[in-house]
Amino acid sequence: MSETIFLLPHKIIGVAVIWNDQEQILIDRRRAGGAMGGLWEFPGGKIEPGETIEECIQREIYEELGIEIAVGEHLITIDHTYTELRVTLTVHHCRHLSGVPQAIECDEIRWVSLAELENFAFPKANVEIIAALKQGVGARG
Ligand SMILES: Nc1nc2c([nH]c(=O)n2[C@H]2C[C@H](O)[C@@H](COP(=O)(O)OP(=O)(O)OP(=O)(O)O)O2)c(=O)[nH]1
Ligand SMILES: [Mg+2]
Repeated sequence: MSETIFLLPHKIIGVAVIWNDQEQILIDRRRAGGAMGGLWEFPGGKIEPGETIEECIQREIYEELGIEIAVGEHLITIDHTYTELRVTLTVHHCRHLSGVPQAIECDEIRWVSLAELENFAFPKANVEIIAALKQGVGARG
């Protein structure tokens, strides 16, 4: 890896692994046509100035899905360099509190079990997140 990675845009992203009472996780499908379009992800988005990562996650989840969550334990932080951007994904376990998730800013949403995650195509950076989840790293939100 050369110094050219420092010329890439860098996005700092708060990411939520949202659990429901059936021990399912909420995933969403990125909009077709956009960056990484059609791939599935854990919901989340860019941190805003003055915000903690926990506040960012809570806000993004309300904006993107219209639900209330409790942000819990940190799971993992991933630094990943794609061809055209660098991302830092700070992932927390979260607990669904209220509201029915709506696909406000994505094409589709689904509750899935940990075992079912492998049936969905995720961005490259998610390989490590899913591995951490399977290893049971961190406590649940
Ligand atoms: N939310 C989320 N983003 C992920 C995951 N895996 C992964 O590589 N990413 C990447 C895709 C995007 O480059 C970036 C998230 O940025 P985004 O563009 O969706 O952020 P945002 O919702 O704040 O959107 P914007 O303000 O930039 O339009 O992180 C994941 O599991 N969840
Ligand atoms: Mg987003």
